[in-house]
Amino acid sequence: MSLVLDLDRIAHGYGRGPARVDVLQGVSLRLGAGEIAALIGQSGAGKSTLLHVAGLLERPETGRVVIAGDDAGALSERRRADLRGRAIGFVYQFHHLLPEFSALENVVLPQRIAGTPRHQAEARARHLLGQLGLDHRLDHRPGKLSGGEQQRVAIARALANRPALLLADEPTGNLDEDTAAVVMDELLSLVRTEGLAALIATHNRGLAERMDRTVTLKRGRLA
Ligand SMILES: Nc1ncnc2c1ncn2[C@@H]1O[C@H](COP(=O)(O)OP(=O)(O)OP(=O)(O)O)[C@@H](O)[C@H]1O
Repeated sequence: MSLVLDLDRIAHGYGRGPARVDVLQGVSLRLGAGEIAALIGQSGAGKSTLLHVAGLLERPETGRVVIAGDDAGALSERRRADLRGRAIGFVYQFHHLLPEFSALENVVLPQRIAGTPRHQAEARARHLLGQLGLDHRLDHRPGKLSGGEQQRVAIARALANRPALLLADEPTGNLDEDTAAVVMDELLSLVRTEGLAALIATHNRGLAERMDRTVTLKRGRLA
């Protein structure tokens, strides 16, 4: 199994002096291709911080982040951004889709930016949106889609450039319980067929149980 995410003794916090908050205090985590882990922990435990560090959005104060064999600590900001764009897909609690573009275009665009020819990008977008049951919504703008449909488009967009790693922060946190379960199952099934590694933060233990493993952040460490 090839290692996609390798976090080694990550420590990270915010502020200085009396305002100092130590959030991550020696977090190590390895995820291989095809492996899906649920990230749980109380509010404020540091789940988003860990996802930001793993997603190369934030440099940890200490520790090593290796993504698909690339040691991110050794890279310039520009190369980190390249690696992030190439290897990592993100899904957030709110979709952050471009309101002026159709569902299809929202999934085509990141591929065009990465240099994929239009016909290829469109075929990939149609395939992903089709897998998520959105064949009949390709031309709709996000504002004309339901919350569940918007999140499905956000999922397709995150996977569009075939990342090795998917990071998701409460990807169904904004949906009602039934829709959340359906969308999460679709997300997991796509992640499995595409063979990615995924780290998915959720407050919902029922959803966490659908994944291969659960890692819990507690007092700055993973249990
Ligand atoms: N930019 C920042 N500056 C200062 N403190 C921060 C910053 N970002 C996060 N924190 C603090 O770090 C701690 C962890 O926050 P984080 O958002 O990672 O937790 P979380 O587990 O994702 O919480 P939630 O489940 O509520 O989203 C919190 O105490 C928070 O207040």
